[in-house]
Amino acid sequence: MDQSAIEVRGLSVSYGAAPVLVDVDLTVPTGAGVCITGENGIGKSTLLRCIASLQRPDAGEIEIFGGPPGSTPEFWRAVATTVEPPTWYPGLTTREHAELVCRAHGLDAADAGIDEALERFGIASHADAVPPSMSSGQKQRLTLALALLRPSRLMILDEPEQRLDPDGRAQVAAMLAEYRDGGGTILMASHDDVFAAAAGTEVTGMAALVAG
Ligand SMILES: Nc1ncnc2c1ncn2[C@@H]1O[C@H](COP(=O)(O)OP(=O)(O)OP(=O)(O)O)[C@@H](O)[C@H]1O
Repeated sequence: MDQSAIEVRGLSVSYGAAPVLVDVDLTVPTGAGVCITGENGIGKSTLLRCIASLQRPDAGEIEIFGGPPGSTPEFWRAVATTVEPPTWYPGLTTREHAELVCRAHGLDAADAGIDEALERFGIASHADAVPPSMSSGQKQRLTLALALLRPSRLMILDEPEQRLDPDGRAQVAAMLAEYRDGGGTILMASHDDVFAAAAGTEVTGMAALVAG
């Protein structure tokens, strides 16, 4: 049997006295796509941050491809995430950010398809601009382009459709569906069921994750 990409058991998180996640279970098989939905403040981002190792839970266990999240370079080679907003390097252009990401992941920047990726994400005309000069939707497109350019086995995305116009949503959803067709696993949170379906992910309400 294939190892799960994500196994979460009995996860609990409180902020002060306020419990946000209580005994949450989640399994995402390798190659699957799961989209978590639920009202504002129900704890989707908190769950994704814990799974991406960006937040320590109060209780519970998390395994990513059979190992603890965040503890090894292998984890970060396998996992691409946009759960935390990116930091832009001062003075580097959009294309230079893409080249940096490719080189950091052992890709030859000349062969990695950077121009095609910027074209597909509709930001080719901003290739020589610095990201802070771009609109919030253009920056979101760049963030997702960088996540998809680098090799990964698992993507963890928090509301990737945010700030995208309808064409952008459709393009990003199609690229996420392609990522899955290529064997990638996706865990995301979204408020857009149409986007989630177009990305080839199965929608699961947060409430269904509480161990019963
Ligand atoms: N750092 C924090 N300190 C205190 N409370 C927090 C913190 N982060 C989140 N919360 C609270 O935890 C709850 C869950 O927040 P979270 O961001 O995980 O929800 P969400 O489901 O992702 O919401 P949204 O749909 O609005 O993005 C909210 O009530 C929020 O106010």
